[in-house]
Amino acid sequence: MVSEQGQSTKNVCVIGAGPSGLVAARELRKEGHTAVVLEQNHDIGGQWLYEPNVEKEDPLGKNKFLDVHSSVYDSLRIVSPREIMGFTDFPFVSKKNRDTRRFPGHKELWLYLKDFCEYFGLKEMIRFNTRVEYVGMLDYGVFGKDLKWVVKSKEKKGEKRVEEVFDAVIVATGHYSQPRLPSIKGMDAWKRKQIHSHVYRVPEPFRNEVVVIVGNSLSGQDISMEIVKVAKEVYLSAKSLEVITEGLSKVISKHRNLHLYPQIQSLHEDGRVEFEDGSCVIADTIIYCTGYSYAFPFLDTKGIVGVDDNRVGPLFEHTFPPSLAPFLSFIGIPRKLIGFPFFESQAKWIAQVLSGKRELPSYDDMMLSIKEFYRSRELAGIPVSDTHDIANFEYCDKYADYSESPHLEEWRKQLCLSAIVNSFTNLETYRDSWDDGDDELLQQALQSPHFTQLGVQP
Ligand SMILES: Cc1cc2nc3c(=O)[nH]c(=O)nc-3n(C[C@H](O)[C@H](O)[C@H](O)COP(=O)(O)OP(=O)(O)OC[C@H]3O[C@@H](n4cnc5c(N)ncnc54)[C@H](O)[C@@H]3O)c2cc1C
Repeated sequence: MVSEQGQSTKNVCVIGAGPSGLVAARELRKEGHTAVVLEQNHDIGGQWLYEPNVEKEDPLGKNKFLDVHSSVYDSLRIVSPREIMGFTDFPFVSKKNRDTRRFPGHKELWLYLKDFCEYFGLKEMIRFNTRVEYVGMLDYGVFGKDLKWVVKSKEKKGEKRVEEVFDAVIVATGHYSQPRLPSIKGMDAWKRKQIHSHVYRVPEPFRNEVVVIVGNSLSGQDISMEIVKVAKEVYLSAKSLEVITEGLSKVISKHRNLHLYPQIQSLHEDGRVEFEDGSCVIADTIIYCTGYSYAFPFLDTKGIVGVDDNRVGPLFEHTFPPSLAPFLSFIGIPRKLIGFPFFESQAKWIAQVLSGKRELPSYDDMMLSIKEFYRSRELAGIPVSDTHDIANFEYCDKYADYSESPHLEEWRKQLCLSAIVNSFTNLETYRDSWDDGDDELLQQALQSPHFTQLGVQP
């Protein structure tokens, strides 16, 4: 189809109504496309739609399609100040009678997304309780020519199935749901409780227990800090004992029953957990805070796009598989970037490429760029499994350039860095005690056009 402005408009299916899918819907509509968002849950929000009932979920998340999407636990508060989180034209301001903290709890972010959805009238574009079970190619032409997509979905609780055809599909299904588990000798034989942090919600079930927590990244630290208040003993098993932050060291020295241990060597039927240094404890529960895997159980690209050692590829700029571009794309694959504004730039870029406003490089150039990226990561000693870990603001700016959008504001970058540094030194308190030096940054933020001139106030 061609719009009145002479642009090509497409019939697009967006999978997922989390932050990425919502902003994709908005940008597609802005660009003149027809879009439908298919969402398996009863409401918007993705990870931020808290689900306290996890009883039906496999505790280690081994099922192909998970029952529960959100991995958010009850006490979770965001890790960066709210000022940097919002979409570029919709600031995440604090509202009366809501959680006004600078690092609010998860519900506040969900409410922000609800406000976003309502303000931009996105709800009518979303079909809820609809799980996508299959996405495949109808006609596979050369370099995407004449390519169409078949999308098969099923009512989550009913039996109704729908099959539809789209010009393009955008995958916005997130990647913090499918547990990533280590391979430990004796894991299957260990008969006590083993769960992944995906199903951790509250500390109470672990009262008076001896708990081993595997992994000391964000979730491992957060969960240790709250379980230690009710458990008998907590053993935090870290990959490396050398790279422990000052903040975590302070927490460990404060709690008599929190101990830092090396990696687990083996698990034994009698409940013993043996660590790499030869020490042993008898534990009641093991909680794996070992991260998540990229998984697209619905996607059939005849082997063109795959996940190998947690690398999704080949994807040009983590977004377009060259031979299917622009008719298949992914939003939100990179990790460790300032999320929402980044999803927004990606969504703008995809919508504009689909309408023909922007051009992608040739297939050969995209493939070359991917190979060069892989090579540079290899030379830097970055493991394949960390392919999408991009802790680099320039990356956000690059995506903004692709859609000719403004770069991330300097105050956003500085506030983000400042929060990271604070969390390294004051893990338990950084969300509530903001350094004086940061107040200045904050003033810059609040006086920036993002907060003052855009006129869009939630
Ligand atoms: C514990 C935890 C803490 C976090 N803390 C922060 C933080 O402080 N700050 C931050 O910026 N980010 C944080 N994140 C990252 C968070 O994932 C992102 O903020 C954001 O939610 C990603 O948005 P998304 O839309 O890409 O994916 P998601 O939010 O995961 O949304 C994906 C959507 O796709 C839907 N879906 C999946 N499969 C299907 C299917 N087959 N059919 C139909 N629908 C489907 C899901 O139901 C969901 O609604 C955290 C994540 C976790 C797990």
